[in-house]
Amino acid sequence: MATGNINVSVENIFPLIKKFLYSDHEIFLRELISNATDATLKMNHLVRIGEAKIDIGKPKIEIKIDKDNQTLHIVDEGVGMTKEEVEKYINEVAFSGAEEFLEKYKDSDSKETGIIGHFGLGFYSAFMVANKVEIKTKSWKDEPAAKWTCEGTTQFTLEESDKTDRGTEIILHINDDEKEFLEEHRINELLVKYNKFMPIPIKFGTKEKELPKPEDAKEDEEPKKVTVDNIINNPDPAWTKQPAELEEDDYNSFYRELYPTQFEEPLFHIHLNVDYPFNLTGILYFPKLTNDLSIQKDKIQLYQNQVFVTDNVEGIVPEFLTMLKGVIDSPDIPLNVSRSYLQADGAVKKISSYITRKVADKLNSLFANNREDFEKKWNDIKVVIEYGMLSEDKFFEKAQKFALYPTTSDEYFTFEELKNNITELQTDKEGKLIVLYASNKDEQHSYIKRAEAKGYKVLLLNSPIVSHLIQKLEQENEQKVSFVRVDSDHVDNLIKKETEQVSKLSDDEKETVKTSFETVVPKEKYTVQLEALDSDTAPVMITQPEFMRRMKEMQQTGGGGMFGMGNMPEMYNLVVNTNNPLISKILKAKEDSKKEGLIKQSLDLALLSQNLLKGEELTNFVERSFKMIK
Ligand SMILES: Nc1ncnc2c1ncn2[C@@H]1O[C@H](COP(=O)(O)OP(=O)(O)OP(=O)(O)O)[C@@H](O)[C@H]1O
Repeated sequence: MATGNINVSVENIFPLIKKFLYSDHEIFLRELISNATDATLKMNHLVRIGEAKIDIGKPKIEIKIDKDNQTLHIVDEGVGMTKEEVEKYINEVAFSGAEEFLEKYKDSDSKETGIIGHFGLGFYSAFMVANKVEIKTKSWKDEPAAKWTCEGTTQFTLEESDKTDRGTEIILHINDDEKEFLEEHRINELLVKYNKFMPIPIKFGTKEKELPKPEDAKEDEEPKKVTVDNIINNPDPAWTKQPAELEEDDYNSFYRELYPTQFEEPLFHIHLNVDYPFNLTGILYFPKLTNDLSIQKDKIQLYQNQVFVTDNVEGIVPEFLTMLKGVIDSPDIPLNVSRSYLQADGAVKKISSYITRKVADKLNSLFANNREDFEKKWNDIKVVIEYGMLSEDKFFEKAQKFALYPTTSDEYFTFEELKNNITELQTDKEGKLIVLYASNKDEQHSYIKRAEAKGYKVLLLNSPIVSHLIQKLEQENEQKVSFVRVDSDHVDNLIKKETEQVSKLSDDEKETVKTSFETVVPKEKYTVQLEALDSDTAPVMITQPEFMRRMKEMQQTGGGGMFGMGNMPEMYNLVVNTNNPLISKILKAKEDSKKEGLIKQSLDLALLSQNLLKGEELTNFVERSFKMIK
């Protein structure tokens, strides 16, 4: 048996890099521009610390397409490389010059340089789109320029070059089947996607710029035009600045820069800025949200040192905040790992809880500083907050201070305020606090009115996840609080008090009424329930028990509830008020047909008051009613 070391050499991994390093071929440009940026930042750094005593001016990076020669050029004015450096940094794949640079200058603030490369493989992504790559490079040091050429094999040539100006030019001879990368619009699209906020100006062609008209210019005089560099990026995006340097307007215009097709202003922003124990900057915006949660996700852009990485921040930003917009920039997020690993990563966990905390703090200060304004915005932001309260316990705790519970008459309470306000009237005989709520002001109108007439407060809770939130609030309050929807029972039964109304009907009579109703109304849909209510209260009402309805809703919005509930048929209670004179009339009606007519009519009226009478039943009701008044 033979043993030995498997030799992972350039030869073995080169074809792999070419094929599989990045599934997305387009990222080659991002990688090469990142290298050019690093080289320029290194140059700036060497000048800043006095190691290079040269005038570098304002270095930029240029991208050029040469259609005739089928080449794409990436030109920088960075540190460049000597022949030895090309040998070392380019030929030794997976040896990262960036890493070495950071190591060498670690005592001189090199973290501040914002260098991007880590893995020493980025350059080779060029071979995903090019069959031949040339590097022409001249180091800032006084040494001859070098030219490296490679045709995608392990063979390369390295010679002296006639390049005279400092920096590096990468020339890609684009493959026949990657010709799209010779199209101006395609390159422009990539530059906007990945490089829009990179720290060194990137030139892509030129553009015409109108000069301001001179004071004495005639009305119809055409403004003079000059040709200027077309710089595709904003090297100083708002998130790289200190909050103190920025006005509200700056945040709003940066929002428009991020989402040029979005016309609505954001509601407010949160500036993230932390450098210990991890590095993270960014600006998050609360957009106006609608109830359709799915379409609003994935709007946060993730950057690393101003290079766009992805707009899928799953695992990095807590789920409930993926509905926000904005940018996050952190060099500390390991992106070369799977998403599930990412979620288990310590640094990422810290980042995620930092973001949660910052969002909670901001909401709290908005609430504390201008409650009126916060109340106005509540409808637009509640989904995020309620979703956060459900999914993150820490956020739930913090949200106690600013989560609002609006009533149907537009009062806004915190939960604590609500409890204090309703304790007196809405405590039931068992000492439980009953919080009444409605989900739709129009559909539940009559129930809301009846509850309000008793002095009860009715909350208006209409976000899609409200049934889950209610469940959570009940749990957190150790079942001393119960949420009951106004239409889940007759108003006298919503909050059960000691006093019970006496029924005008005897037990036998009640039994007769019950049987009469049960023979007329479909059993599978209604449970007949006799109640002794006020005589001027409606004779017949339709209610849907809180428990059944909530379980069904929870099932529909995912999670919670009992298995299968969502598919159960609708079940209602048919509350018959034995004290209403109409019920006595039904009881005393001699003919069965008359009895049946009265029962049907009152059932339909009850259904109608809740907008539940539809189709054939509605047609029959209208016909029957016309007959009655003929
Ligand atoms: N435009 C350039 N100017 C100067 N040096 C460069 C340039 N491009 C590449 N290099 C050198 O080659 C090295 C290897 O580049 P490569 O892109 O493969 O890796 P990296 O940038 O270190 O890491 P990453 O894989 O994360 O991009 C760089 O670290 C740098 O030293």
